Amino acid sequence: MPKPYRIALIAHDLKKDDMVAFARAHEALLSRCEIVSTSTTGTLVLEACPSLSIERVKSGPRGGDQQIGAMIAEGKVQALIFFIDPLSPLPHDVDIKALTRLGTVYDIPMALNRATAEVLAEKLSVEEWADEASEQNGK
Ligand SMILES: O=C(CO)COP(=O)(O)O
Repeated sequence: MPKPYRIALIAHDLKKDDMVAFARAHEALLSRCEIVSTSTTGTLVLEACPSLSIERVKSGPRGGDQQIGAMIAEGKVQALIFFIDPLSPLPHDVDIKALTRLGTVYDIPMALNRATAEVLAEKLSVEEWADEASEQNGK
């Protein structure tokens, strides 16, 4: 895992419990990354995982998705974990589409549900383990 590795964590309201559970399960890994979050998601994750340091931008409907999209375009976010609610109409649907579009344009790992986020976390853990091993071997 290249350092600093900055991950964006975002969840819609009906998926926030899932995001909190994901963050709790991977707190050790996430604490070694820089985290950026939309406002409400970041606040809930921080309450559950006080060891994390989380930069919080605006709430999604107030421009937070666009702020994180801009970070992706500037190369400041290396992975997006965004638990989307596919069953509710949301007022900022265009912002959500713009954000996931930029994740595709800039070809960053982008997990839009818990199952994919678990695969990504596993991959990052293995990469980090490999980094540590090569550091210990002086490589
Ligand atoms: O709406 C969001 C993403 O589209 C998330 O915003 P909050 O984390 O502030 O709820």
